[in-house]
Amino acid sequence: MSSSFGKELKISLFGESHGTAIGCVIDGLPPKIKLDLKLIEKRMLQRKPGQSKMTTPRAETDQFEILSGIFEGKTTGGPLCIQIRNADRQSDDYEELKKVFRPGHADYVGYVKSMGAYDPRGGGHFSARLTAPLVFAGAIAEQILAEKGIKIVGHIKSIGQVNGKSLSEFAHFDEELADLDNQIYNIFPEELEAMLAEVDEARIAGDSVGASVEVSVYGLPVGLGSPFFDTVEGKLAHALFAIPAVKGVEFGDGFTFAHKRGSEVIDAFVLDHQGNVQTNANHNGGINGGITNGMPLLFKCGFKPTASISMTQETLNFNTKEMTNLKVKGRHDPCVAMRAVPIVKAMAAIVLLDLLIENLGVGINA
Ligand SMILES: Cc1cc2nc3c(=O)[nH]c(=O)nc-3n(C[C@H](O)[C@H](O)[C@H](O)COP(=O)(O)O)c2cc1C
Ligand SMILES: C=C(O[C@@H]1CC(C(=O)O)=C[C@@H](OP(=O)(O)O)[C@H]1O)C(=O)O
Repeated sequence: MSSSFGKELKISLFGESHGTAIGCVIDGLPPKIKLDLKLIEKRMLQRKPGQSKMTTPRAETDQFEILSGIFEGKTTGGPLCIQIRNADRQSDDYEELKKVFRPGHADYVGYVKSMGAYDPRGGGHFSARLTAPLVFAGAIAEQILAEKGIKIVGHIKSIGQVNGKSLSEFAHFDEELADLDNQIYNIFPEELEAMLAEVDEARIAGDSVGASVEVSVYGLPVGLGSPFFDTVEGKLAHALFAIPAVKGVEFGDGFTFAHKRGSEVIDAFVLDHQGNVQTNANHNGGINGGITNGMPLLFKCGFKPTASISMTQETLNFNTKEMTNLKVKGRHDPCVAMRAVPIVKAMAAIVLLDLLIENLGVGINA
C-alpha cells in the first residue's frame, strides 16, 4: 500500500489515526520560500476536529512540528517533513469493529489488503485524520500560487436537500469571496442557517448527511495540462479522490452537460477590455482539451454521508459469519463536508503547483 502522490511536487503521507503521530514529507518544494505560518494555521484551523457539535468532538490541537527542510525560516529545497501528534484517542470504541467491519468504511478492505495486520482504530491509515498534513502541504502550495496571482476559493455548495449558490456567479475574486474564505465553515452567510439545520437534524437522529464542495481558481495561465492522459481534470480527479468520502468529481457543468444541447452550452470566445481572450460563459469550467483556457477553473466534489452512524444497521459479523446489528460507537462527523473545504482546496493547490512547476518551471527562484 503506497501513500505517495505527485510528479514535480511529491507528497508522502504517514501515520494512523490512533498511532503516535501522522505527518507528511513534501519533496520538490522550491527553495527560499518563507512559510506563511498565519495562512497555514488558518487552513489547519478550518479543518481541525472538535470545534462544534457540527463536527466530531475528537479534540486535537493539530499542532505541527517541522522536522526537516527549513533553515533560518526558509525552505531549503530539500524534503520538508512534518509530524502532528495524536492526542485524543478513544481506541476502545473500535474493539467491536475488529469483527464487525463498518459498512461503507475502509475496515474490510483495509483488513484484507494488509492481510489481517490492519489497525482499525479510528480508521487507521485510511482515516480523514491524515488530511491534516495534506492541508499543511496545501497551504504552502496556496501561498506560492497566491504570489503568482492565483487565488483558490471554496465553499460548501450543498448539504442534503439545501442547495446554495454557485461560484460560477463570480467572475473574479472579490470582497464577498474574501469574507467567505475567512470563515471557519466556508458557507455563504445567507445559506448558513439552513445548511447547519440539515446537519443538526441528521446528527440528532444518529444519522449523517452528504454534501458537495465547490472550488473556483482565479488567475490561472492558459496552457497548464496536457492532452489525453495528463489532463488537468485527470490530475485533479486523481488527487480529489484521495480525500476520504469523495465519491464524485465534476468540472464545469459536469453531469448536467448530459442533459443539454450544444447550443445551450456555448463558451464563445470574446475579447475583454484589455484585449485578452476570454469566453462569455464558462460551462467547461476553465478547461478545454485537458488544458487550462484562462477562465476560472471550476469543479465540485460530492461527499457521501459519513459511514459511521449511531443508528442501528444490519451487517455481517466476520467471526460468527452471522448477520448482526451494529450501532457504531465513537465520535463521528455528522457531515464530513463541514471540515472538507480546506482539504479540497489543498488538493487543488498541490496539483496546480505541480503543474505550474512542470509546465512553466516556476520552481526556479519562485
Ligand atoms: C473531513 C472528513 C472527516 C471525516 N470524518 C469521518 C468520521 O468521523 N467518521 C467516519 O466514519 N468517516 C469519516 N470520514 C470519511 C471516512 O474517512 C471515509 O469514508 C473512509 O476512510 C472510507 O473511504 P471512502 O468513503 O472514500 O470509501 C471523514 C472524511 C473527511 C473528509
Ligand atoms: C480525528 C479526525 O477525524 C476523525 C476521522 C474519522 C474517519 O473515520 O475518517 C473518524 C473519527 O475518528 P475518531 O473515532 O478517532 O474520533 C474522526 O474524529 C481528524 O480529522 O483529525
